[in-house]
Amino acid sequence: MSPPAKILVIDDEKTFRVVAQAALAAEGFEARSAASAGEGLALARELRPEVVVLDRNLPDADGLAVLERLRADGHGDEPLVVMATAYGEIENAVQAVKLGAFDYLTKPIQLPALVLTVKRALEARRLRRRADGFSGTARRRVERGLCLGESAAMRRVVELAEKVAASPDTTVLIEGESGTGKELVARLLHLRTAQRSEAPFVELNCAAIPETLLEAELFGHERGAFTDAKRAKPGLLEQAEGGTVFLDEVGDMPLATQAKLLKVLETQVFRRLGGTRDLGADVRFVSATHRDLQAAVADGGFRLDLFHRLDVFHIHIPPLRERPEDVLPLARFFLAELASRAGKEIRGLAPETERRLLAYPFPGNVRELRNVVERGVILETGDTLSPEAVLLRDEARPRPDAPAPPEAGEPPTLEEMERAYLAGLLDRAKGNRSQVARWMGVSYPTVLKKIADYGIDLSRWD
Ligand SMILES: Nc1ncnc2c1ncn2[C@@H]1O[C@H](COP(=O)(O)OP(=O)(O)OP(=O)(O)O)[C@@H](O)[C@H]1O
Repeated sequence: MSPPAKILVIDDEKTFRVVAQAALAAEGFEARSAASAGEGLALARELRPEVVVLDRNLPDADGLAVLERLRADGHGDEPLVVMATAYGEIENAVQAVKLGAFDYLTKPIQLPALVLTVKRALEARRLRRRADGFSGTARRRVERGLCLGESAAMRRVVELAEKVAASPDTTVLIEGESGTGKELVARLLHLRTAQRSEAPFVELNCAAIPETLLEAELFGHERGAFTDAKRAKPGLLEQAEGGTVFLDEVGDMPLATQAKLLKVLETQVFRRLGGTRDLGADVRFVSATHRDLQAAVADGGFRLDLFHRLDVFHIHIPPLRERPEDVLPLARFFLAELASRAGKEIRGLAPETERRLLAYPFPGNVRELRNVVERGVILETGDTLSPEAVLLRDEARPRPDAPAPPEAGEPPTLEEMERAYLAGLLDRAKGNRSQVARWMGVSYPTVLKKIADYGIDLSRWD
């Protein structure tokens, strides 16, 4: 028989420690406890527990800092952390899960819920380890991560990608709004291109880096090419040899770099910065843009000749709101993936959840849908994804326990006025809570507490 699983409870409340330890021991676990962050971290190092139940508010540290420490100390074998948060601190709980906590429980904690969550964490840990054992190939990973949707529009996208896969030198331009899956389609195209799929797929985001760095990344540089170039470095074109170079946000590429890239496309050779040797570029270029490149050409921000070179084969990915048939299949796909990763059994979408997802326009496209489902999986405690767990931007979001809206003609209550005042200030400060605290003349923690109490959603200022 394997030794009992080790569970560590870190909480400054003595009664809770004693009761929790007893309940966990009754389940056959080796349960230990600590009253502070310092004591807890020391014990975790010695004990190497599988699961830690961690209080968010400890006398000597913030639970989130302890969470990070536990993960950093784990060296790949870190415990799963169940965060205990105060009632009304849902935002904190969600933040904890985003920082890597396995799940959270709201205080006062019911012992059956504690035991159940600890068991789920142990099961998830076991499954994760098994999954780590068979590290799949890149192909399997991408294809498992894909659910291209059932709409005619997405079937057409796949068809086009498969067609162009047969021509390994043809440049491809993928155009679509942010979050529609352009990178995913580029990866799929790479994997389906028999002559290139064994070679690397390298990505360069042209929007994220300044011009000189962009060129150094793409072409590489010789030693001494510029002040910081202490040694020679091959660029992405060399690293991708034989494979695919994915130029994301190509519409943001500076004009000078555009001229150099055009030359590579025309001659299939290039030089490192500061280099004198011609190097061959045997790669397929796939570019992506969320901007209208033709309009950029008309404005003089993008070269027409380069546009023609990049846009030999064009794939347009429509926004999610134009292919509503894809919303539910994608939502179910993400739910299955994310719930199993969280070790939760959430079998499907509640009918009201489906209705709300279908009514929402998803300005952030598939990425936003995935985030909505991810957050829902974190919040859901039942076996279907309920509408309460699914928060959509800019929807009116009364909290379940919030007072009913006043009858027409009735003056607003003081609470309602304060909520509206706080929301207005947050809007003005673009979500900056310390600014709001200064304006209101209260402390920062007070603002946080009020935001949680009133259930104000901060994501619109992200
Ligand atoms: N059809 C799909 N199936 C599964 N996941 C998808 C699909 N489309 C998009 N996604 C997911 O949505 C997110 C955004 O996709 P991706 O990064 O490919 O979009 P993008 O169009 O390149 O975005 P951006 O323009 O912002 O770079 C990723 O997490 C991706 O895995």
